[in-house]
Amino acid sequence: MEFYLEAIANQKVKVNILLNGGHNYTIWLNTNSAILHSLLAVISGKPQQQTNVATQWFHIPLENGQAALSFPQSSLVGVVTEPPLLLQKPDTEDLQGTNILTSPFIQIDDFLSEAEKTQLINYSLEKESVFVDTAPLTNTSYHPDHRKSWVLYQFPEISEIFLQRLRKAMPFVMSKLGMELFPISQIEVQLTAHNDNNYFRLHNDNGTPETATRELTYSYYFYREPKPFSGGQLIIYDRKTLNSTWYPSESYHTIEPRNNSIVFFPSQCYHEVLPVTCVSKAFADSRFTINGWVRRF
Ligand SMILES: O=C(O)CCC(=O)C(=O)O
Ligand SMILES: [Fe+2]
Repeated sequence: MEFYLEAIANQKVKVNILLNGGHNYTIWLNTNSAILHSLLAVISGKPQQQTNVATQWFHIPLENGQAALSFPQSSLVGVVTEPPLLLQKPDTEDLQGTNILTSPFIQIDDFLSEAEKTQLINYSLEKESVFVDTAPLTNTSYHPDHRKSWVLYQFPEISEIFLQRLRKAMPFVMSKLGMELFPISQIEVQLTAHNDNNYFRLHNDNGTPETATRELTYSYYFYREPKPFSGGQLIIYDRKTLNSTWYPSESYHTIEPRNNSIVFFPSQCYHEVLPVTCVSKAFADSRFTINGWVRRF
């Protein structure tokens, strides 16, 4: 049977290598990395070289080749990957649609008035010095480049009015998304800025115990005209299930961050923000959002 790795093309994957004796090591590998394929091949019982497995060794370069993790194939007990990867090609039946779920989303144009949008831009520019780097929250030493952007968590002058608008839109949005209305415990809100070469790699918004009650993600886009940046599209991947677990599918939807528009989608859907190109590099020319999550009880 042919070995098959199901994943988003050329995506970085967090790989926890479990070895005999309870040892484990976490490394980051690309989905197209030969080492990742060999690890998974060994785990799935299909070593790529048909030689004596016990005498084969892994030598995995670490820290740009300054160090290496070496162990015999025979001591490899398991591999935990994030996002999940499928080891074997599902049955053809599985691929033929029944378990692929199109991710619903809705983008509403002209969400605020022109005057309100301008007020938001002016407000964001005044607050430039209190925006903080998102990296310490989301990036780890193993994955230093998961996210690059700037965020403001407190902006009470704006957020209350914005949340009122959001609550008003909820019944319409939920029905368009085909989601059941649910009792709302909290709506999180933040103001972000993506400048030159800023991005947010593949993730979903409710995959940890702290975020598990997030049901709905929203992102409102605003910026100066003429549009001072390119890129920064939001990519929402369709979903598929295998053994009751959600995986990102290969198919996806591209959302242009249109000025004064807002997008909503279920928080469990995998998504990413493509890199922004902002030639001036001026904060004022950023791709701004008010975005956040609606939580159930
Ligand atoms: O900026 C966007 O379009 C989406 C941001 C996002 O995915 C997040 O903050 O979790
Ligand atoms: Fe997100």
